[in-house]
Amino acid sequence: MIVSVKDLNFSYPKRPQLFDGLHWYIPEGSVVGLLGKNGTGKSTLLHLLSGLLFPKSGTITLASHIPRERKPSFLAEVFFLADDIAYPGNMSIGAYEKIMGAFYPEFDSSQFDQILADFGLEKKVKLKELSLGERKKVFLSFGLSTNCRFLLFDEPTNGLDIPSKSIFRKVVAGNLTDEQTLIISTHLVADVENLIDRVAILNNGKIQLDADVLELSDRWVFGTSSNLPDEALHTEKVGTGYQFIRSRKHQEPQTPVSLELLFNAVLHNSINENSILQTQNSEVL
Ligand SMILES: Nc1ncnc2c1ncn2[C@@H]1O[C@H](COP(=O)(O)OP(=O)(O)OP(=O)(O)O)[C@@H](O)[C@H]1O
Repeated sequence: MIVSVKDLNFSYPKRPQLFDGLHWYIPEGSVVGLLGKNGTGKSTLLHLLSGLLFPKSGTITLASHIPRERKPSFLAEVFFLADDIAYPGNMSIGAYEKIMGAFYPEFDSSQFDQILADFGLEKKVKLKELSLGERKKVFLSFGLSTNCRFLLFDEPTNGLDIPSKSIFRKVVAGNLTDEQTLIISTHLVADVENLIDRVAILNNGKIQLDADVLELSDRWVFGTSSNLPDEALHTEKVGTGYQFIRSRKHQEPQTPVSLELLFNAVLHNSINENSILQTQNSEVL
């Protein structure tokens, strides 16, 4: 696994335990959605992965790197898009690129131009003259253009309007290679639908569900029904009917994974890692 988090414990000084024996493993080339409610620690976990915070105990490795060591070889391979980036306001986008791009050996200036153009931005504008959402687009474009092996995006769609969110999905999908691993933390689950290939749900100090999205749609049906469905793992009343998750029968058509329904199911404990194992076992029997 390219990212490995073993038995991670962490708390802020004088605060209750935030992570309590957290395990998380990510295969190379994944685009992972890290989902969790406000305050569950998504942002903290990304800070730990990038070495900006240190575990109380446990180990974190990204390839052969130990983030807390912050070695230059690691810093050249990781880009962390924080939720609140400090930026030199008087600098133009172009000047920012010249200075910051030098830290990333694989930075591609023409790729940066292209992504900025996709977002409708021009390089000559000063960072302080941009709106919050526009600045977010600049740093997103910059992050993708670093071509770092590890990209950690904390709430990247915060501040983006609806059209920009679909451009975001398009530029992310179009600017990644199989060697790159992207982790996107968000509480806005719909924003990463059709973009991620793995989903990790953080709750109560642990990764409560970690799964491949294709595997989920292979095992479960995410549907709606006017009646309360039999044998559902999870149901939610919506309008005059129900949304549900249930096991997929042999040769039944696959349905797209509803991240929102999955997220609620995990939070309500209707679904957990064991549910996946049970579905797997019942197929074997
Ligand atoms: N510097 C800090 N000192 C003390 N406590 C902190 C600090 N930063 C975050 N916390 C606390 O740690 C918990 C997790 O915060 P974190 O920002 O990681 O959550 P999050 O899942 O990213 O939330 P959100 O979705 O609102 O961004 C919260 O209870 C928060 O109050």
